[in-house]
Amino acid sequence: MDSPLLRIDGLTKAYPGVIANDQVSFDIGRGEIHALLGENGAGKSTLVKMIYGLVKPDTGTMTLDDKPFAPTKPSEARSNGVAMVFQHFSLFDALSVAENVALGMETPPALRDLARQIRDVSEAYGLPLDPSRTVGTLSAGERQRVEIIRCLLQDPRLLIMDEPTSVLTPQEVDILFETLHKLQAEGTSILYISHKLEEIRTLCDHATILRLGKNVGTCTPRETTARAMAELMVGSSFASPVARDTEKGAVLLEARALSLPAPGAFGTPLRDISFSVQAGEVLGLGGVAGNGQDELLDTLTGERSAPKGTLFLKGHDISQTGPVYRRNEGLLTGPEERLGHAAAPNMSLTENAVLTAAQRKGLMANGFISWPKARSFAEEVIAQFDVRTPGASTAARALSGGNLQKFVVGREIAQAPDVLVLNQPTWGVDAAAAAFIRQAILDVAARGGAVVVISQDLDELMEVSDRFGALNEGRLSKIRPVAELNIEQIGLMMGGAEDMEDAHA
Ligand SMILES: Nc1ncnc2c1ncn2[C@@H]1O[C@H](COP(=O)(O)OP(=O)(O)OP(=O)(O)O)[C@@H](O)[C@H]1O
Repeated sequence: MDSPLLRIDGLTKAYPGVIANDQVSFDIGRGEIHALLGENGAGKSTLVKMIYGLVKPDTGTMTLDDKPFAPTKPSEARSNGVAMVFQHFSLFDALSVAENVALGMETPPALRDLARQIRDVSEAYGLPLDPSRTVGTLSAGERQRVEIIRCLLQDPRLLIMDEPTSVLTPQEVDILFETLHKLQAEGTSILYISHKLEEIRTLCDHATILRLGKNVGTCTPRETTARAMAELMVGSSFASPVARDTEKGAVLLEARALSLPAPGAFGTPLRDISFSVQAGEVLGLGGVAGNGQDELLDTLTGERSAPKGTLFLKGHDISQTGPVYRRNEGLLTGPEERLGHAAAPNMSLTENAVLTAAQRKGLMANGFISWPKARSFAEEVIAQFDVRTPGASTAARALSGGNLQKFVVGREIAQAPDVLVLNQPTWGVDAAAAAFIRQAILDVAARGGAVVVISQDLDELMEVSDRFGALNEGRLSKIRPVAELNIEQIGLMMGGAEDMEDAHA
């Protein structure tokens, strides 16, 4: 039998208070698509960072192509044929595709030659992309293609992908999987991190499961159910969210013909958006990223003000009020970007709790912060939402992505909002934690709150929403009860073509 492409042997990496990887060993075969699974904080990112030369293991070894492999920086990993597509893209909006690709290369060729190479790779692997386009005008899926093509130009033997489908439409996912199969057929190995277990079942040959930093088992995804994989990750079974049949009450949040110009050269204008959400109700807003979701959220939080008479909270015009006023009145929000927007990376969880909960939870007295109260509120969120961290004094940036997400969503829900607006509430969150967050959303509604969930995860929206609308180029489709919708209609609504469907009806 062929020796594996990469052998990982006893890798260990400890951070203060936590062993992120504990004696992890496994092999990645040649031409194999290998999934790396694990709940939030299990140690997946730490492991791939060691393979990519971003983090140095405390102990353990790696062998690539039968030779010792211990990269001390990413360029060393790249020159050995290891490439990585990160969850967050590092692209410059104002530059073209080709210019962005050139920036990531050690010795870039002339721009014209590079453009030709990009075209060739993009055709060969079925990833349509025009090298002269300005990156700021690209969709999230197209931006990801820039990153993938950047990797493919290096002719990688191992391609690492960290949650690549969270920004893609179902159609874009199909295109990506075709590309990955093509690479596999050419002998490239792929290490694939994802929380989307059904996708893993379609795509991956083998899976390694990490729990609390240890390799706790392997499985063949095609022969294992998604639920069984989730339970392997968690080490126990977990409950699926259940909606209560909630009595609907007064309209708590309403948008009336809300229009706003795009906030910058690459933003999306909001065009004539109207919706209302009642007490006890969850409104789901779907759509491909970049169709006005962030702009709508910023307008609802009060970070941008809206024209008079377009936004109402419990019947009062809040169009021109700021974030603090809205929070005090019971409208709480959770933006998509957890580091930087929802949480300050270098501040502790206690300090981050104060950022949005100071007034509502009475954490201030006479203009001073009460630190004991702030700490106990942060600890309450940590306990209630099972945030895995050594404690409330840990800096936000030291948490794994999913655990920080649980903290920022939990921080808002624990303040008992009257109206809760969340953008991508379970982004990067493992199956068990996602079920927990969705249940918490349903509980807010059951308590008489009104909830708006903006998400690209259609399954999520179908699970939690009473009614559904889709954003397309800053326009909101007609809003419909979820119980009446099928996936085809949702696709049409997301594409902005629902009228066509009406015409056929
Ligand atoms: N720079 C760091 N400093 C301190 N602790 C860290 C650091 N990076 C990671 N950790 C800790 O190591 C553990 C493993 O984190 P890691 O990011 O590898 O998990 P993950 O499986 O990728 O999680 P997720 O699915 O949430 O992204 C976590 O407990 C995390 O808090």
